[in-house]
Amino acid sequence: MIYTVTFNPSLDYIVRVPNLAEGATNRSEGQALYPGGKGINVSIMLSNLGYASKALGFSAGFTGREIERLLAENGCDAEFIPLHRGNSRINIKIKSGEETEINGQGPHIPSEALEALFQRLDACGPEDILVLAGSIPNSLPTDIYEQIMRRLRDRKTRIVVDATGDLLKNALKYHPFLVKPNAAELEELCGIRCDTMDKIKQGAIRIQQDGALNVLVSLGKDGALLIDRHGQFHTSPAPSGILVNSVGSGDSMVAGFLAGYLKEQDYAAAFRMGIAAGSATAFQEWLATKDQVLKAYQELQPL
Ligand SMILES: Nc1ncnc2c1ncn2[C@@H]1O[C@H](COP(=O)(O)OP(=O)(O)O)[C@@H](O)[C@H]1O
Ligand SMILES: O=P(O)(O)OC[C@H]1O[C@](O)(COP(=O)(O)O)[C@@H](O)[C@@H]1O
Repeated sequence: MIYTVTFNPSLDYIVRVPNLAEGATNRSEGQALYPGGKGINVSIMLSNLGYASKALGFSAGFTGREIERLLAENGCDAEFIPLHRGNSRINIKIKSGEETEINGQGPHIPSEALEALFQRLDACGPEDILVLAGSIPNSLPTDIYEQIMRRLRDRKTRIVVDATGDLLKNALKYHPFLVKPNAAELEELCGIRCDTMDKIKQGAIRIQQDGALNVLVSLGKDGALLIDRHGQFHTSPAPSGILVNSVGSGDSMVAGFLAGYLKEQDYAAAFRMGIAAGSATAFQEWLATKDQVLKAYQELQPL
């Protein structure tokens, strides 16, 4: 089974404002509300690609109930631990020429709820994949992913970590199967200015030396780079298309990589499926369908 964990689920409120003016009353041209949060998006995308997963996480208040309702509506199997205070966050994504995001802080997770998650994860075994993705409420310590990995270290579960800063850095020594920083996150992680392909390669090598098995660096419209666990580099530009909404592209890439890997047991195939899924989502209002991903896959340059 693939499990995803989202400590900080969200309702993503996408609002289109043609000419955003700071300090003025702006009127939107259109808006939409989607369930969000990195693990949740990975689960929905996996389901779109035909792979079952269980989305684990925490849910609070009316926003939490709406996230769960939207997940059920999208055929996503979710098992959230209820929090009895506060509300799951609403993340605001303003589309106005550029994309501007305001991601909220999540509600406090008390120790009993955390323990309930830990016990749920104790079921993980060697056949399972666990995706730990996204930010955490600021009341939790930044070694929380590390704590989970330490607890599961003898179980041979393949663990994917998609996070930023210390949350990711602390997890590397437990040898995550996959990490997926974007260029800015890679810079923060390895302290190298990643403004050329050579420097991005150097940065990825450093993250691998720190413990990650596969390092997939997403580069937005410029595609991606992977150094796989055998030390082989893979690079590809993104397929061309019109950017509609890039929210969820990184998460789609993680889901695509896993789907490609599970299908072919091959990192080149996983990489290509990752890029196709990421870009297909960037070209849609929301997460791409399987047909849209396969179309993007066919448009990738031949190996
Ligand atoms: N404007 C774009 N055009 C084409 N593909 C894109 C675009 N933005 C994102 N993607 C695709 O989605 C992947 C992940 O996007 P990226 O923005 O790098 O991730 P994140 O959202 O995690 O920062 C990219 O590697 C690329 O394949
Ligand atoms: O947990 P974080 O880091 O605040 O990120 C949460 C946000 O990222 C997303 O998961 C999208 O992430 P990507 O664009 O990287 O795929 C949104 O759905 C959500 O609002």
